[in-house]
Amino acid sequence: MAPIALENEDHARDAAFNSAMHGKSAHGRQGLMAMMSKRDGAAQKAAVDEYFKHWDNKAAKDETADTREARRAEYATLTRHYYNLATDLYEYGWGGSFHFCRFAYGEAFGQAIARHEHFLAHMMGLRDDMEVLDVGCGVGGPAREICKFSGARITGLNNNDYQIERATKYAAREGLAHKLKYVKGDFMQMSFPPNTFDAVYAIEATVHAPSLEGVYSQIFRVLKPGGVFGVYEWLMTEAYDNENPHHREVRLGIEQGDGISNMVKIPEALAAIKAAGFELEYQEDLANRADARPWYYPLAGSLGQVSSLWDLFTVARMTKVGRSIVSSALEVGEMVRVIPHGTAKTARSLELAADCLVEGGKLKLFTPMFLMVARKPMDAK
Ligand SMILES: CC(C)=CCC[C@@H](C)[C@H]1CC[C@H]2C3=C(CC[C@]12C)[C@@]1(C)CC[C@H](O)C[C@@H]1CC3
Repeated sequence: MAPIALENEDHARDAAFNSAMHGKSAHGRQGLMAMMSKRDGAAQKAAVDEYFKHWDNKAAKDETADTREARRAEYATLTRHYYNLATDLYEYGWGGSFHFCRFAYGEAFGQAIARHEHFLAHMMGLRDDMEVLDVGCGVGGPAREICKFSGARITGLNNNDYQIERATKYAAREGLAHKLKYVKGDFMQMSFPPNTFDAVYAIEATVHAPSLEGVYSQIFRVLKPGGVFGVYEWLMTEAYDNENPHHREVRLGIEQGDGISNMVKIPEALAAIKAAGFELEYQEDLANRADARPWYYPLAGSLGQVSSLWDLFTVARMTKVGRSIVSSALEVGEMVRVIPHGTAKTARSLELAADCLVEGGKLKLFTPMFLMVARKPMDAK
């Protein structure tokens, strides 16, 4: 794969855009209520145009190396605008932890999400005397949970101002502001000095990087010698065949609907972590465990598999019918001008993502939970 030029960071520009697009909505209600409180149609349109220019009229069958390179070249802008558009929908439909998880028999949705976070902390051996970095922290659900579980102090790194504002608000609300802080930045060019953290984790976030070796190398640099890195990576499996048109549609649908410039296969991630200098201590595709319910069951519309009445309401939003109702309601909202133009297009794109994620999961072409635990050698600089 061609080496990638990093995008120029401009935090002042991003802050101004954030304030135009989101106003003060980060400090108010979340989800659909937050969407309705946004009024700057021009900023919303700019985000929609910037994001969808990479995907509109670019079918999987016509994909070329150049279209993928164009997305990689603008990885930071693409990801930032994806989350400018999708964060409210995520919070409405999924909650505050933007990742998948395994589901044990009878386990509630929220409990399963938290267990997935605890499992990573456990596999990494996180403790309360550790300084930890969360790469691509979203609105901070995992950082809050891992902080409560392990006692560690956590810094969340994120290139989206809106998510940072929300994460900061939630940390304060839960009395965790002294343990959690959030820093704006591109994970391909981190501003932290070398050897800063005892541990680094990334939960379904580094897939947004244009190069896994690039982001893993940054993580290696900011880890102290002997420090541990744990990651749940989104990857295509070895069963994925790029020459198979259906496989390609599934991969492209996941990339488009999830803000990903270039998703790679498992062997590439393993090679990247080693090339970055890490000693790989553990690797497992957790999607291959024999679970009572698969990781994609909420998106597959399997309401018969929910474990409580409460989860019935939670999971109903994620099903095909629930998703379509929301997209249609947003279309009406746009027509009567209570919601900024382009919101429904984002929701439809998320519907595509959901369908492709389920198909990728069923065919075992894709995993959102390839676990790697790796260490920076003691003698590394
Ligand atoms: C993008 C990455 C790397 C991780 C995010 C994983 C998941 C949290 C999201 C992937 C697809 C998303 C969808 C929704 C919520 C968040 C995801 C599951 C919705 C259920 C949100 C509400 C919409 O109406 C439908 C969405 C479908 C996809």
